[in-house]
Amino acid sequence: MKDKIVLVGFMGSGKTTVGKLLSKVLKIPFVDLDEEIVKRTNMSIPCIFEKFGEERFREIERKTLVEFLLKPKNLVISTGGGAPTYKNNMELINKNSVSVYLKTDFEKLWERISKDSNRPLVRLGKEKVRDLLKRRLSHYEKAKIIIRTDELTPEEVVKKILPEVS
Ligand SMILES: Nc1ncnc2c1ncn2[C@@H]1O[C@H](COP(=O)(O)OP(=O)(O)O)[C@@H](O)[C@H]1O
Ligand SMILES: O=C(O)C1=C[C@@H](OP(=O)(O)O)[C@@H](O)[C@H](O)C1
Ligand SMILES: [Mg+2]
Repeated sequence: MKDKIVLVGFMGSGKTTVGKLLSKVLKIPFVDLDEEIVKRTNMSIPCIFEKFGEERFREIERKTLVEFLLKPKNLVISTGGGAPTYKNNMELINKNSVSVYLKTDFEKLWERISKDSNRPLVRLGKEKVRDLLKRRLSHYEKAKIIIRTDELTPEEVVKKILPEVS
């Protein structure tokens, strides 16, 4: 396994959950960009959005993403759902890793995220979040590997990814 693996996809698609499992199976370190940002700022994601706004969050997210993409070591990186859509982040991801898009049906995503207060964008409401996904699809679909995750457990998603990255 020569490259970093970067998981992309909408909120609730399983990037954090699957990323952790995948890193364990591959025995390489795991980085969750959101968790990294919370650690560095000592603030929750909703708090960053509230205090500094989404643009500032995207800049912090981009800086953290680039730092880990350029590290000279194998990593599994789980991005936040908006990372691939900001500036040329998706191009950088594809240049420096094997990108994997966890593609999931919106209704299933909404079921998973709608009650989770840790995602500020959920407050936009179901129809606006559905539109957000539609607007982002073209970015996610630039990933080198696309895995349909509907009806799969996180473990089954990992099993689908492994042959594609080995
Ligand atoms: N394949 C899956 N099947 C069922 N539930 C899942 C699956 N992947 C993730 N989940 C659940 O969905 C929620 C969001 O998962 P998470 O890994 O945080 O997604 P993301 O990081 O893409 O936002 C969590 O409660 C997680 O347990
Ligand atoms: O889709 C987005 O813009 C976001 C997704 C979140 O990460 P997850 O995709 O892990 O929920 C987090 O980065 C923030 O709430 C913004
Ligand atoms: Mg996540």
